[in-house]
Amino acid sequence: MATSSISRAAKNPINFSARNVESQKKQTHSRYLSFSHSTISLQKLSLVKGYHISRKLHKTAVFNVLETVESRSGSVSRTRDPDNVVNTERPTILVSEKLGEAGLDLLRTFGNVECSYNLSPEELCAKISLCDALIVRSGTKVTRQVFEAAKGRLKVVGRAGVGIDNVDLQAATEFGCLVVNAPTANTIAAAEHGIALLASMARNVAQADASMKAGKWQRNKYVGVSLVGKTLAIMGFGKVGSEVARRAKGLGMHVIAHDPYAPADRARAVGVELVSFDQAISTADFISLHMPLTPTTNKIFNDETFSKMKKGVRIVNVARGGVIDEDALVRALDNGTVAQAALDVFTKEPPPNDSKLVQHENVTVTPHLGASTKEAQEGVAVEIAEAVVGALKGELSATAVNAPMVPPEVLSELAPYVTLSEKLGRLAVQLVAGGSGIQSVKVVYKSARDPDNLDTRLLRAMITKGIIEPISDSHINLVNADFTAKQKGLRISEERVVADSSSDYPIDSIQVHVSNVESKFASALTDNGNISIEGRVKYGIPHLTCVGSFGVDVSLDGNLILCRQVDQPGMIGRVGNILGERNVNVSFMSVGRTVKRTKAIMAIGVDEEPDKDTLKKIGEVSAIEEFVFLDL
Ligand SMILES: NC(=O)c1ccc[n+]([C@@H]2O[C@H](COP(=O)([O-])OP(=O)(O)OC[C@H]3O[C@@H](n4cnc5c(N)ncnc54)[C@H](O)[C@@H]3O)[C@@H](O)[C@H]2O)c1
Ligand SMILES: O=C(O)[C@H](O)COP(=O)(O)O
Repeated sequence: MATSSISRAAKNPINFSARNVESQKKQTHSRYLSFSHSTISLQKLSLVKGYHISRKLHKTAVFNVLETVESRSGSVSRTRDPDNVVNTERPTILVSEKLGEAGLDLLRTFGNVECSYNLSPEELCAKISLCDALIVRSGTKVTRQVFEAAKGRLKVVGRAGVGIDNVDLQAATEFGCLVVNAPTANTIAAAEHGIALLASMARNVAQADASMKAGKWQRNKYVGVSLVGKTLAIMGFGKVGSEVARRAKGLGMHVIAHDPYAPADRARAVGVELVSFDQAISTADFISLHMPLTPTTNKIFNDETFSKMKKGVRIVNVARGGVIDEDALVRALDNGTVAQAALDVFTKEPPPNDSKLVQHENVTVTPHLGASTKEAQEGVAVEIAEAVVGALKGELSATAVNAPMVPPEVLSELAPYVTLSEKLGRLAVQLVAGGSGIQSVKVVYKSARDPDNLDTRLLRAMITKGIIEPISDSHINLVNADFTAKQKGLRISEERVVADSSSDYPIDSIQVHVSNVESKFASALTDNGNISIEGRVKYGIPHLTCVGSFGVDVSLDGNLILCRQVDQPGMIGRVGNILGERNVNVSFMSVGRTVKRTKAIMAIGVDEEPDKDTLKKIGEVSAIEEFVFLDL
């Protein structure tokens, strides 16, 4: 009665055996993947512009967030010819804007670095399919077209700076491309530039300088205003905003701030009062902008908000041009609502030559120089180079913009559960008849931890990966897991169950329940009709501990045969003999049963994949009622 499992296994649309052979034939370790610690299970060959590119999915202890790309050829070539960027084992990193030498040096130790500045959008799209990483500043627009043109090869976009409004994050996420930035190294430079603009605006430094160079001596015309005792409103009390606040207090200013997300204690520590938007703009003598450009902040300073400001207010913007409606600012300058503005950033950069704003005599301008100090540029270059190299190695980035940031200590603690999660996902999908049609999956984490201290996003992503990858050509990583699941109509819900134990381990067990599907191994179904499996980490190794209602205990490694049989003596020997006669090495066996001498489940780990004939022989053992072969 066990034949159905064999025929189902043979009909299984997931060709595991072919994949394994491929994997064994081509197994090589990438030179730049220092975190790989287990073997590669999936490889694909694709032809990119005449080069065969072997793409490997690495199972890393940490996280296989990125696919790596390696060419068949071992030769390393470095060239500036756009059509000949890649034929090398090392990743190719395209740097499209000027980056500090220290960062470039770091990148060069790891990959082939192509510096091509001032690329047109078309030139960027033409190059990008040959690149594994792209590093930009604010001048390169990384649009959806760029991700499309990358044809899946681009793994990471590094923004050498803070603002990521020039990168289409939604498109990056959809294409599974990680975006990282360098959020800290230019903070002080931007804050200093803000203070420089504030002071030079108040004392007409730029205008007076231009006037003198034009041969004039206009002491009366350029009488300024003092800063001391004036109220400065910081709009956006983040890294730059708080540094500007500190410095402005040093100049004797009264500093208030508006930031809907800033913690009050941070403001208190700097001696700054957090106030509402309206209160900030209506009471300030000076307003300094430090918020990001988002759909919410786009043109947040407009005719209406200017009209609420104190007459004669002075505005500094070193954040993003787009937060100001520039036409409205010209009107406010013309009617005296705004006495002066000092701007480092513009809606369109560079702004048109005839820009009324730039030409306005009460406006001081600089060409987006906030981050442009030698120190900041070297710092940013190193910060972004480290982030990009880390991402290409498969490490999770601390500065990921479109993926959850998982602190290293959490990551190392969760590493075995990451592997367990992927294996449970792979197992669950193989237990489904036909291997597809899964719509609803519930994951239950049993843990003694306070739910707030258990970040399961990584685990959910890996379960998603385990479920989706065997049945599609999607490559899942932490960036695109949720998006891809949604796109495929797969709903993954999570539940936390409190474990009684006060174990040191973060998680006691992980259960995966797949509802509303048929199983090719009926014993995997529980009474409520769900396919249910459970796994645990034991001594750092992932184990399968439950299938349906049957308890088992097998390490999740290699291949697995699950048999349901009448519980009687000699079964292990009989199946073991069949496998032994055909030179299939058994790595472990475990029997689980619900009631003595009725039904039992036998889980057999095998190093090699048994051929069809061997599986048929197992099916012919009279006491075996059903069985299934699973590739872990
Ligand atoms: N001119 C330059 O060269 C230069 C250099 C560095 C940073 N910047 C820009 O400065 C801005 C701030 O950079 P950062 O490093 O301080 O970033 P940050 O993320 O540390 O700070 C931004 C702050 O803005 C707040 N914010 C978000 N929405 C807001 C809103 N609607 N109203 C008020 N506050 C809001 C956030 O809560 C956050 O605290 C960014 O736009 C960045 O791109 C420009
Ligand atoms: O957001 C930033 O980091 C600054 O605007 C700096 O941009 P830049 O790298 O183009 O100078």
